[in-house]
Amino acid sequence: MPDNDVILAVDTIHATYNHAITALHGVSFEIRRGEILALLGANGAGKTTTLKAVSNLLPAERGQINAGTIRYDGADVSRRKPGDLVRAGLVPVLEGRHCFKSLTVEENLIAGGIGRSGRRAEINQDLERIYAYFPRLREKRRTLSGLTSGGEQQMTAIGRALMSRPRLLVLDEPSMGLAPLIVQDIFQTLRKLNRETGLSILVAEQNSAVALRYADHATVLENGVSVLAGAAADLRQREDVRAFYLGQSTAGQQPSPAAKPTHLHAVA
Ligand SMILES: Nc1ncnc2c1ncn2[C@@H]1O[C@H](COP(=O)(O)OP(=O)(O)OP(=O)(O)O)[C@@H](O)[C@H]1O
Repeated sequence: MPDNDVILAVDTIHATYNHAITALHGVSFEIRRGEILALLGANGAGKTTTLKAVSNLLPAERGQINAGTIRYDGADVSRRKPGDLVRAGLVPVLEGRHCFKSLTVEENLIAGGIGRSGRRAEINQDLERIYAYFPRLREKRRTLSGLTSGGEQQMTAIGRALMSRPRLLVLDEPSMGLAPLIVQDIFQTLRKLNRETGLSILVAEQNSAVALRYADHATVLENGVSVLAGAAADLRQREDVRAFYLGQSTAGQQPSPAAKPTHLHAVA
Protein backbone atom coordinates (compact mmCIF):
# COMPACT_ATOMS: atom_id res chain seq x y z
CA MET A 1 0.00 0.00 0.00
CA PRO A 2 1.59 3.36 -0.96
CA ASP A 3 1.83 5.86 1.89
CA ASN A 4 -0.20 8.95 0.92
CA ASP A 5 2.06 11.23 2.92
CA VAL A 6 5.00 10.28 0.71
CA ILE A 7 5.30 12.36 -2.46
CA LEU A 8 8.41 10.59 -3.78
CA ALA A 9 9.62 7.07 -3.00
CA VAL A 10 12.94 5.93 -4.47
CA ASP A 11 13.52 2.26 -3.77
CA THR A 12 16.88 0.56 -4.33
CA ILE A 13 17.55 1.94 -7.80
CA HIS A 14 20.44 0.79 -9.95
CA ALA A 15 21.39 2.85 -13.00
CA THR A 16 23.93 2.64 -15.79
CA TYR A 17 25.00 4.79 -18.75
CA ASN A 18 25.34 3.14 -22.17
CA HIS A 19 24.48 -0.20 -20.52
CA ALA A 20 28.08 -0.20 -19.30
CA ILE A 21 29.00 2.44 -16.73
CA THR A 22 27.40 1.81 -13.38
CA ALA A 23 26.41 5.11 -11.75
CA LEU A 24 23.98 3.95 -9.05
CA HIS A 25 23.74 0.62 -7.33
CA GLY A 26 21.32 0.89 -4.47
CA VAL A 27 19.87 4.36 -3.85
CA SER A 28 16.81 4.64 -1.61
CA PHE A 29 15.02 7.50 0.12
CA GLU A 30 11.56 8.92 0.62
CA ILE A 31 10.27 12.49 0.68
CA ARG A 32 7.17 13.27 2.68
CA ARG A 33 4.81 15.97 1.47
CA GLY A 34 5.93 19.43 2.51
CA GLU A 35 9.46 18.30 3.32
CA ILE A 36 12.91 19.41 2.09
CA LEU A 37 15.28 16.51 1.53
CA ALA A 38 18.97 17.12 0.82
CA LEU A 39 20.89 14.59 -1.24
CA LEU A 40 24.54 14.91 -0.23
CA GLY A 41 27.75 13.38 -1.48
CA ALA A 42 31.11 14.09 -3.06
CA ASN A 43 31.77 14.76 -6.71
CA GLY A 44 30.65 11.76 -8.77
CA ALA A 45 28.72 10.11 -5.92
CA GLY A 46 25.62 9.91 -8.12
CA LYS A 47 23.53 12.92 -7.09
CA THR A 48 22.85 14.24 -10.60
CA THR A 49 22.11 10.75 -11.91
CA THR A 50 19.59 10.25 -9.11
CA LEU A 51 17.84 13.55 -9.90
CA LYS A 52 17.71 12.67 -13.60
CA ALA A 53 16.30 9.25 -12.75
CA VAL A 54 13.61 10.88 -10.60
CA SER A 55 12.65 13.24 -13.46
CA ASN A 56 12.84 10.40 -16.03
CA LEU A 57 15.56 12.25 -17.93
CA LEU A 58 18.12 9.43 -17.97
CA PRO A 59 17.03 7.93 -21.33
CA ALA A 60 17.89 11.27 -22.98
CA GLU A 61 21.51 10.70 -21.84
CA ARG A 62 21.68 7.04 -22.81
CA GLY A 63 21.11 6.18 -19.18
CA GLN A 64 19.00 3.28 -17.92
CA ILE A 65 17.43 2.21 -14.65
CA ASN A 66 18.22 -1.48 -14.32
CA ALA A 67 16.52 -2.24 -11.03
CA GLY A 68 14.41 -0.62 -8.35
CA THR A 69 11.44 1.70 -8.53
CA ILE A 70 10.70 5.42 -8.33
CA ARG A 71 7.16 6.47 -7.44
CA TYR A 72 5.87 10.01 -7.60
CA ASP A 73 2.46 10.35 -5.98
CA GLY A 74 2.25 6.58 -6.01
CA ALA A 75 2.83 6.23 -9.79
CA ASP A 76 5.91 4.77 -11.51
CA VAL A 77 7.88 7.69 -13.07
CA SER A 78 9.50 5.50 -15.71
CA ARG A 79 6.12 5.17 -17.44
CA ARG A 80 5.64 8.91 -17.79
CA LYS A 81 7.30 11.39 -20.14
CA PRO A 82 9.34 14.15 -18.45
CA GLY A 83 6.86 16.75 -19.75
CA ASP A 84 3.93 14.84 -18.23
CA LEU A 85 5.78 14.72 -14.92
CA VAL A 86 6.20 18.51 -15.07
CA ARG A 87 2.47 18.90 -15.70
CA ALA A 88 1.87 16.61 -12.71
CA GLY A 89 4.00 18.92 -10.54
CA LEU A 90 7.43 17.24 -10.56
CA VAL A 91 9.64 20.03 -11.89
CA PRO A 92 13.44 19.76 -12.23
CA VAL A 93 15.95 22.64 -12.17
CA LEU A 94 19.07 20.89 -13.34
CA GLU A 95 22.71 21.91 -13.13
CA GLY A 96 23.91 24.81 -15.22
CA ARG A 97 20.95 27.15 -14.75
CA HIS A 98 19.98 27.02 -18.43
CA CYS A 99 18.51 30.45 -18.87
CA PHE A 100 17.91 31.76 -22.37
CA LYS A 101 20.64 34.38 -22.30
CA SER A 102 19.22 36.50 -25.10
CA LEU A 103 15.79 36.75 -23.47
CA THR A 104 14.96 39.07 -20.61
CA VAL A 105 14.49 37.71 -17.11
CA GLU A 106 10.73 38.10 -17.45
CA GLU A 107 10.65 36.40 -20.85
CA ASN A 108 12.59 33.51 -19.30
CA LEU A 109 10.02 33.23 -16.54
CA ILE A 110 7.12 33.30 -18.98
CA ALA A 111 8.80 30.55 -21.01
CA GLY A 112 8.45 28.35 -17.92
CA GLY A 113 4.69 28.60 -18.04
CA ILE A 114 4.42 26.99 -21.45
CA GLY A 115 2.23 23.91 -21.40
CA ARG A 116 -0.27 25.34 -18.98
CA SER A 117 -2.95 27.98 -19.40
CA GLY A 118 -1.60 30.95 -21.38
CA ARG A 119 -4.10 33.46 -19.99
CA ARG A 120 -2.26 36.74 -19.50
CA ALA A 121 -3.98 37.56 -16.19
CA GLU A 122 -2.94 34.19 -14.78
CA ILE A 123 0.63 34.58 -16.01
CA ASN A 124 0.83 38.04 -14.45
CA GLN A 125 -0.45 36.67 -11.17
CA ASP A 126 2.25 33.99 -11.19
CA LEU A 127 4.94 36.53 -12.10
CA GLU A 128 3.88 38.70 -9.16
CA ARG A 129 4.05 35.69 -6.86
CA ILE A 130 7.60 34.90 -8.06
CA TYR A 131 8.73 38.53 -7.77
CA ALA A 132 7.44 38.57 -4.20
CA TYR A 133 9.80 35.68 -3.41
CA PHE A 134 12.68 36.97 -5.53
CA PRO A 135 12.61 40.81 -5.41
CA ARG A 136 15.90 40.93 -7.34
CA LEU A 137 14.15 39.39 -10.33
CA ARG A 138 11.56 42.18 -10.31
CA GLU A 139 14.40 44.72 -10.43
CA LYS A 140 16.00 42.86 -13.35
CA ARG A 141 12.82 41.88 -15.18
CA ARG A 142 13.72 43.86 -18.32
CA THR A 143 17.44 42.88 -18.31
CA LEU A 144 18.75 40.19 -20.66
CA SER A 145 19.48 37.09 -18.61
CA GLY A 146 22.94 36.84 -20.14
CA LEU A 147 23.79 40.15 -18.46
CA THR A 148 22.63 39.13 -14.99
CA SER A 149 24.81 37.61 -12.27
CA GLY A 150 25.15 33.87 -11.58
CA GLY A 151 22.91 34.22 -8.54
CA GLU A 152 20.24 36.03 -10.54
CA GLN A 153 20.43 33.34 -13.24
CA GLN A 154 19.92 30.68 -10.58
CA MET A 155 16.93 32.62 -9.23
CA THR A 156 15.56 32.91 -12.78
CA ALA A 157 15.92 29.15 -13.28
CA ILE A 158 14.06 28.50 -10.02
CA GLY A 159 11.46 31.16 -10.83
CA ARG A 160 10.89 29.59 -14.23
CA ALA A 161 10.27 26.23 -12.57
CA LEU A 162 7.79 27.91 -10.20
CA MET A 163 5.79 29.08 -13.24
CA SER A 164 4.87 25.40 -13.72
CA ARG A 165 3.32 25.39 -10.24
CA PRO A 166 5.38 22.49 -8.90
CA ARG A 167 4.47 20.30 -5.98
CA LEU A 168 7.94 18.72 -5.92
CA LEU A 169 10.87 20.90 -6.97
CA VAL A 170 14.03 18.98 -7.91
CA LEU A 171 17.18 21.11 -7.69
CA ASP A 172 20.74 20.22 -8.67
CA GLU A 173 23.44 22.12 -6.76
CA PRO A 174 21.81 25.54 -6.57
CA SER A 175 24.89 26.81 -4.68
CA MET A 176 27.37 25.99 -7.42
CA GLY A 177 29.80 28.83 -8.10
CA LEU A 178 27.88 31.37 -6.03
CA ALA A 179 29.06 33.59 -3.18
CA PRO A 180 28.02 32.44 0.32
CA LEU A 181 25.58 35.32 0.89
CA ILE A 182 23.74 34.62 -2.37
CA VAL A 183 23.61 30.91 -1.54
CA GLN A 184 22.08 31.74 1.82
CA ASP A 185 19.57 34.06 0.17
CA ILE A 186 18.50 31.33 -2.26
CA PHE A 187 18.16 28.68 0.44
CA GLN A 188 16.22 31.08 2.68
CA THR A 189 13.79 31.73 -0.17
CA LEU A 190 13.41 28.01 -0.83
CA ARG A 191 12.66 27.47 2.87
CA LYS A 192 10.10 30.28 2.81
CA LEU A 193 8.39 28.80 -0.27
CA ASN A 194 8.36 25.44 1.45
CA ARG A 195 6.85 26.83 4.67
CA GLU A 196 4.31 29.12 3.05
CA THR A 197 3.12 26.96 0.17
CA GLY A 198 3.88 23.40 1.31
CA LEU A 199 6.19 22.88 -1.69
CA SER A 200 8.24 19.68 -1.33
CA ILE A 201 11.90 20.00 -2.37
CA LEU A 202 14.59 17.52 -3.33
CA VAL A 203 17.94 19.30 -3.46
CA ALA A 204 21.31 17.76 -4.36
CA GLU A 205 24.23 19.63 -2.84
CA GLN A 206 27.95 19.33 -2.35
CA ASN A 207 27.68 22.24 0.05
CA SER A 208 26.42 20.06 2.88
CA ALA A 209 26.77 22.77 5.52
CA VAL A 210 24.19 25.02 3.92
CA ALA A 211 21.94 22.15 2.78
CA LEU A 212 21.77 20.68 6.29
CA ARG A 213 20.89 24.07 7.73
CA TYR A 214 17.74 24.35 5.58
CA ALA A 215 16.67 20.73 4.94
CA ASP A 216 14.43 18.57 7.12
CA HIS A 217 16.11 15.29 6.24
CA ALA A 218 19.20 14.25 4.33
CA THR A 219 20.48 11.19 2.51
CA VAL A 220 24.19 10.74 1.85
CA LEU A 221 25.40 9.00 -1.32
CA GLU A 222 28.77 7.35 -1.59
CA ASN A 223 29.87 5.73 -4.88
CA GLY A 224 26.29 5.34 -6.12
CA VAL A 225 24.88 3.93 -2.88
CA SER A 226 22.82 5.68 -0.21
CA VAL A 227 24.82 4.98 2.91
CA LEU A 228 23.26 7.21 5.52
CA ALA A 229 19.95 8.94 6.19
CA GLY A 230 18.61 10.99 9.03
CA ALA A 231 17.15 14.24 10.26
CA ALA A 232 19.25 17.15 9.04
CA ALA A 233 19.53 18.52 12.57
CA ASP A 234 21.01 15.20 13.80
CA LEU A 235 23.49 14.90 10.93
CA ARG A 236 24.58 18.50 11.40
CA GLN A 237 25.54 17.89 14.99
CA ARG A 238 27.50 14.70 14.55
CA GLU A 239 31.15 15.58 14.20
CA ASP A 240 32.04 12.07 13.04
CA VAL A 241 29.42 12.11 10.29
CA ARG A 242 30.52 15.56 9.15
CA ALA A 243 34.13 14.51 9.02
CA PHE A 244 33.63 11.16 7.35
CA TYR A 245 30.85 11.73 4.83
CA LEU A 246 30.58 15.44 4.39
CA GLY A 247 34.21 16.44 3.97
CA GLN A 248 34.14 18.86 6.87
CA SER A 249 37.02 17.50 8.89
CA THR A 250 38.09 20.39 11.10
CA ALA A 251 41.55 18.90 11.62
CA GLY A 252 42.17 19.25 7.88
CA GLN A 253 43.02 15.58 7.49
CA GLN A 254 41.19 12.55 6.18
CA PRO A 255 39.48 10.63 8.97
CA SER A 256 40.57 7.02 9.21
CA PRO A 257 38.11 4.43 7.88
CA ALA A 258 38.20 2.81 11.31
CA ALA A 259 36.40 5.88 12.56
CA LYS A 260 33.46 5.27 10.21
CA PRO A 261 30.36 6.27 12.17
CA THR A 262 27.54 3.98 13.16
CA HIS A 263 24.63 4.88 10.90
CA LEU A 264 21.83 7.03 12.20
CA HIS A 265 19.59 5.08 9.93
CA ALA A 266 21.44 2.79 7.61
CA VAL A 267 19.83 2.36 4.21
CA ALA A 268 19.86 -1.10 2.69
N1 LIG B 1 26.28 11.06 -19.28
C1 LIG B 1 27.09 10.20 -18.64
N2 LIG B 1 27.67 9.18 -19.32
C2 LIG B 1 28.49 8.30 -18.69
N3 LIG B 1 28.77 8.32 -17.36
C3 LIG B 1 28.22 9.31 -16.63
C4 LIG B 1 27.36 10.30 -17.23
N4 LIG B 1 26.95 11.15 -16.25
C5 LIG B 1 27.55 10.71 -15.11
N5 LIG B 1 28.29 9.61 -15.32
C6 LIG B 1 29.05 8.85 -14.30
O1 LIG B 1 28.14 8.43 -13.29
C7 LIG B 1 28.72 8.57 -11.99
C8 LIG B 1 27.84 9.47 -11.12
O2 LIG B 1 27.88 10.80 -11.64
P1 LIG B 1 26.91 11.97 -11.18
O3 LIG B 1 27.09 13.11 -12.14
O4 LIG B 1 25.54 11.45 -11.00
O5 LIG B 1 27.51 12.36 -9.76
P2 LIG B 1 27.30 13.66 -8.89
O6 LIG B 1 27.25 13.21 -7.48
O7 LIG B 1 26.13 14.43 -9.38
O8 LIG B 1 28.61 14.46 -9.14
P3 LIG B 1 28.82 15.98 -9.58
O9 LIG B 1 28.75 16.75 -8.33
O10 LIG B 1 30.16 15.96 -10.21
O11 LIG B 1 27.72 16.32 -10.57
C9 LIG B 1 30.10 9.12 -12.20
O12 LIG B 1 31.00 8.02 -12.17
C10 LIG B 1 30.06 9.74 -13.57
O13 LIG B 1 31.30 9.70 -14.20
